[in-house]
Amino acid sequence: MSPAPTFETIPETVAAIRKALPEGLHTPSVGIVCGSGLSGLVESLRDVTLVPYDGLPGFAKSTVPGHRSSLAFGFIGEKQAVPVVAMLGRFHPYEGHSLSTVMYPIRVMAALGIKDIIITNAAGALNPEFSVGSIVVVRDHLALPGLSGFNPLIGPTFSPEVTRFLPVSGAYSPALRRLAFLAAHQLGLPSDDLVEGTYAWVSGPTYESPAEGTFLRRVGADMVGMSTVPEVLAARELGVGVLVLSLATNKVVIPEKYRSIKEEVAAELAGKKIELPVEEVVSHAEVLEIGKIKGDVMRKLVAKIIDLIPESVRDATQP
Ligand SMILES: O=P(O)(O)O[C@@H]1C[C@H](O)[C@@H](CO)O1
Ligand code: HPA
Repeated sequence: MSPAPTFETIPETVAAIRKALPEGLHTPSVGIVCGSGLSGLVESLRDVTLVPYDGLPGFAKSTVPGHRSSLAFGFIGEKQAVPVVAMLGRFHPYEGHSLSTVMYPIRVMAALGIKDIIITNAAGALNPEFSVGSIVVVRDHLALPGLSGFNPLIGPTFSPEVTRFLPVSGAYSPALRRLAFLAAHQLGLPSDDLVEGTYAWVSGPTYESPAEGTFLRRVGADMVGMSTVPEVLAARELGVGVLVLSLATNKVVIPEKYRSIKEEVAAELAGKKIELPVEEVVSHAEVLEIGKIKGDVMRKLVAKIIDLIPESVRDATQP
C-alpha cells in the first residue's frame, strides 16, 4: 500500500505543480475527475499543460486500464475561458491505495483553488429503467464501506480547519445538478440520456454477485461503482461544490428467480427439454467500450456545464 499522504505534504505538491504551469493556470476554478475510459474529456481543454503524477509528492500511479496518470490543466468554455484541472486517472482502494491516497488529489485541487468539481465514473446500472449509455446525475450515495467501518474520513482530521463530523445530506449540489439538466437541454440530448439516481459505493474489484445486486437495488441504489464517494467526501470537507456524473456501462443482472439446477436435472432425467437462460457477464473491456462510445457526449456535457456555471458561483465557496 502506498504511504498515506497528509496535510503537511500539500504545500510541497502545490509548489511542484505550480512550477510546471504557465501563470494563467495557477488557480483553476473547476476540477474534473475522469472515470474509467473517460480521459477523453481532456479533449475539451484548450492550451493544455500535462503534469504527470510521477514525481508529485503524495501522488501514486493509477494501475487500472483506461486511467492515465496525469493532471491536465487548461481552459474550457465558449462563453468564457474557465481555468480547469482534470485528473486523467484516479486511484481506487482496490488497487491497494490507502483512502488518504485516493482523496489526496482532490485535496490538492482544493488547495490550488477549485470551487467546484465534476466527478465522473463508469458504473453498473441497477435501476431497470436505465439503459446502457445513460448518464446519471447522482443525487445521493450509499457508502457501503463507510457504513461497515471503513468511512474514508476515519482517522485524524485532515487539517485543523475541517469539521470532525461532516454532514453529507446536501453533498450533491442541487445548483450544479440543475445546470447538468439545462446543459443537456441546450445540447439537444434526448431526455432519457440524462437521468437522476443514487450511487452505491462498493470496494470492488469483483463485480457484484446476483444476490449483492439484488440487495443494493432493494436498499435504494440505482447505480453501483467502485470509486467517487471518497472523492466527494474530500471535496465537501473543504467546501468544494460537487457534481457527479455516472455513465451506465452495463446492467447489473438482477435475477427474477435463480436458475434451479435441481429442476434442470429433474427435467433432464424425465426426458424433458428446457431452455437455459443466457448468462450475462460484465467485463472491464465492456466498461471501457461504452466509455469510448459515450465519451464524446460526456465530454460535451461537462464542457457545457462548466460554461453555464455563473462566475459568481465559481468564485464563492459553496456552503
Ligand atoms: O474509476 P471508475 O469508477 O470510473 O471505474 C469503474 C469502477 C472500476 O474501477 C472499473 C470496473 O470496470 O470501472
Ligand atoms: N459494478 C461495480 N462497478 C462497476 C460496474 C459494476 O457493474 N460497472 C462499472 N463499474
